[in-house]
Amino acid sequence: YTRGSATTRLNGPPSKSRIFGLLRHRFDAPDISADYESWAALYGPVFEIPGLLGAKQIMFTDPKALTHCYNSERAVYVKTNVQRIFIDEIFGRGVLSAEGEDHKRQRKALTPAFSNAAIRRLTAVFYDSAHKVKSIWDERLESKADDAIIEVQEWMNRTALDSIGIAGFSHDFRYIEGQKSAVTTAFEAMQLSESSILTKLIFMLSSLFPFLLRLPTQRMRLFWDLRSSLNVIAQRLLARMQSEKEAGVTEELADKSIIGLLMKAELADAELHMSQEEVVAQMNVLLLAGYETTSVSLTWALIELAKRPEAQDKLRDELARFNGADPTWDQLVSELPYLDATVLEILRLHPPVTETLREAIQDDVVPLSTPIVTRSGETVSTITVAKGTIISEPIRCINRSESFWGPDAKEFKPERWIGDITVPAKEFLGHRHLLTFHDGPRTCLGKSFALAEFKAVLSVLIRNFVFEFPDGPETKIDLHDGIVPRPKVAGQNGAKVPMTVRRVE
Ligand code: HEM
Repeated sequence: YTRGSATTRLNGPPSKSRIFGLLRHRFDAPDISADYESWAALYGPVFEIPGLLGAKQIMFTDPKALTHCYNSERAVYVKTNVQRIFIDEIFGRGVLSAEGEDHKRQRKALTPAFSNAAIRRLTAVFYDSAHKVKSIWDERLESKADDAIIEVQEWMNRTALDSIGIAGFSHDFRYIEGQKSAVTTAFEAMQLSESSILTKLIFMLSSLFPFLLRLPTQRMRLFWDLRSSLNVIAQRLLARMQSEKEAGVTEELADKSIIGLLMKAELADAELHMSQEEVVAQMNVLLLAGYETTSVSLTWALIELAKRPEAQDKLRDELARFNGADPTWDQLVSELPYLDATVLEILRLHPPVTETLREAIQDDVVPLSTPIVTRSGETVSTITVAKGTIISEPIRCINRSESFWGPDAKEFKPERWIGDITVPAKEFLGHRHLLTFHDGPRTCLGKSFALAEFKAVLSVLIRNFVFEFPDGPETKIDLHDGIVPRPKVAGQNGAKVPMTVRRVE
């Protein structure tokens, strides 16, 4: 935070504390995105929020302003110091925290490994994971009468971890089969522990005192454990690739995983060279960015579908066209409109990354779609953002905002995706007008990977099983703090979502 003397002073909610501003409220509110939405309605689509020690943060819900900010992420709006330290601490220095030329080079090296051709090949990995889960559930259902209570979030975790392990770096965690490892232990512990008051306080104060982020809190220790066990896997893979390279087995390097392709590209283009530390960091980034986001999205999909048997049936009818076969990647992409709509609707309502913060590294002028009235009463169509100002891109707020998506914005309605989007949200440029995958030069690299996995796994599960809540469709869902927020059935200890699962007759 800075005092932002040259930043245009905007209207916004009043401070609640001289020290924390509204920070505590932002941490403690049950759904801060809903507060952002009402503040935008009250103060205008661009407003200021009081932060630590009187500093102001600018909140953008204006389409033109957001497009401008996303597109200037390399030149002006970079991750904050706190974010960079935190990411480096848990992931290592990979593409997620690199900036400027470093980011450009790492991104260039990684991009071909996420091409359509690469994802088309990896789709088999996603189906494999889903079918393994199906067989295990089939067995469980056989030994029961005709249904069983299954905690689905755990299974989505297993599916997502095994998928990213194999597709990302040729490592089979065998989590679906129940194998434990240091990685799964660390992830599981994170799911049980709520973040403590201390953790929250550290986060709130960390913009002033970044060293706090290195304090050995319980949660930080979990992250470190995770990272050190990932390092072991990464080093093993690198050693294997190195020896294959020396033995001249280039075919092995060419196939399979994202990191495999990355290594191959590296061999062919010296300019893209990455240090071993960077390659290990990329693996950590893939695992953490690719695991939680997809497992949480899949869990939300099962939750929304368990609440709406008619949507579940519709999806099942659409999949029936394939006569029990798994749709190909091309079919997943373009021949299953209701599956596509369901996935988009989940990503709209439940974006795993709810908000991104950036810091301006130079003064900037931001254009607005809608003129706003400043604190001094002037009507303006651009605002000045001074160097050092923190801005927010509030993804969840915008995705659920009634002014952009209409009065039914908070409802799960896949139908809104059939045909063209005509609501004001069409002004946003991200993937299908959603900011869920970010936008601009730092847009999610794993988007096609995530969409293919999401659709492949969901199609196998819905084709074969019926999902219901034991206590009916009105079952209350709460949020649990993970690396990203996770759903849990109210009253459960930890991020658990037990469902009644039956085989499709
Ligand atoms: C539903 C699933 C996913 C969602 C919603 C999602 C969302 C995002 C978002 C919002 C960012 C920007 C974060 C920021 O800059 O602050 C991001 C970045 C990134 N994501 Fe994803 N992600 C998903 C899945 C994946 C998967 C499966 C992978 C890899 C296999 C992946 C790899 C990455 C990488 C490498 C970046 C960093 C890009 C950069 O900084 O240049 N993501 N993702």
